[in-house]
Amino acid sequence: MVLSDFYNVENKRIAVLGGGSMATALVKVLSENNDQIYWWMRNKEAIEHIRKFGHNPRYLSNAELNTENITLSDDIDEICAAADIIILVIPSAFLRDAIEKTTVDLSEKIIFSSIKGIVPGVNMIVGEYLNSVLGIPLDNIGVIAGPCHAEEVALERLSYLTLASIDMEHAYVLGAHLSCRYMRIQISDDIYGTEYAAVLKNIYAIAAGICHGLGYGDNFQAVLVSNALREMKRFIKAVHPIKRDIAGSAYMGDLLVTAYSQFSRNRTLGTMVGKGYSVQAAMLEMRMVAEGYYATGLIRNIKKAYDVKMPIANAVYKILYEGKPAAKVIERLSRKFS
Ligand SMILES: NC(=O)c1ccc[n+]([C@@H]2O[C@H](COP(=O)([O-])OP(=O)(O)OC[C@H]3O[C@@H](n4cnc5c(N)ncnc54)[C@H](O)[C@@H]3O)[C@@H](O)[C@H]2O)c1
Ligand SMILES: O=P(O)(O)OC[C@H](O)CO
Repeated sequence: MVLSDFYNVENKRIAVLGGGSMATALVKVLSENNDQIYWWMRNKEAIEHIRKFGHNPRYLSNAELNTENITLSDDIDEICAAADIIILVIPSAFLRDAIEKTTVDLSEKIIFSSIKGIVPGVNMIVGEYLNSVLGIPLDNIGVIAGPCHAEEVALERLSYLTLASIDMEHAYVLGAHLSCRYMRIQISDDIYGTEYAAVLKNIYAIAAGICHGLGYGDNFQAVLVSNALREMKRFIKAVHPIKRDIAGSAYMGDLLVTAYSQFSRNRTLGTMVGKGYSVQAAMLEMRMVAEGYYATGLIRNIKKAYDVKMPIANAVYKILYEGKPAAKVIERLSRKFS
């Protein structure tokens, strides 16, 4: 179901936590649609710059922000306290450091995560971490899934977000605040499947980049991506077996955008590794965070509990974490494809 118009939805106070590209993109949409948006980021200079010039100097700097409607602060308590709905857009590696500092009681808030990664230390997707570590009721947790590159939101190119929550009322309410001329909203109740799909597609985008960097062509990429989709389906079915259409845009759509887009951080990381950069050099050169690198290391811990074959994720692990030669690993992987 696509929702392009919402009526009679109660105004909620919305906060965005994070200062990177996707946080900036969401704030752009929200501040165009709503009178007051609350935005937390760590960087004081960036805050000053945004207040003065209406642009984030470090990420998505071409996006114009309606500062009249934005309350910015580097005080996470101030921003969380002000909000009914909190959107998390902090890379998973840094989430705990930020959110565990807040003294605000989060259990009454509605929390949506746009993070596509696994929380280190606890080896959980964000929804599970919010529920079992921070004690947020499952009904108050939601997922913002793609396919949606922040860069295209900044360019106001028509994009779709899938909002997933068990209490679907929350997804409808946030959808009302996010829906606009260039942003359409789809609603789902699959909070586990959409989140795991978002984590896995990053690993497969790294694989696509590695193959591209090694010189494999479109024919091979198509086979890689279709095998990746089957691997994703197997894994999600094992972890949370409900009826879902894996060809939906939050699953296959997000895999396609990240595996093929020029904007993809994860594909870019893979391409550099395929071309011969060390992982460390590639990560240093990219100013952005490729979540798939961390997920490749952490998904193995989650996978142990399930009997699922994941040859592509294993191959990426061998290349990124064991330093195995990419050309050899991919050649072996290619023999497993059908
Ligand atoms: N970029 C997109 O198009 C997009 C789309 C959907 C979801 N996401 C998700 O949003 C989350 C944020 O990604 P992004 O692409 O907006 O980030 P980004 O790569 O644009 O920016 C990196 C962010 O990480 C922060 N950061 C870097 N080092 C840090 C540290 N040591 N401690 C705390 N914070 C640090 C930076 O301040 C910045 O906010 C990720 O989970 C990503 O998967 C991104
Ligand atoms: O394509 P990436 O690797 O930049 O990831 C960004 C988003 O997850 C796309 O939906």
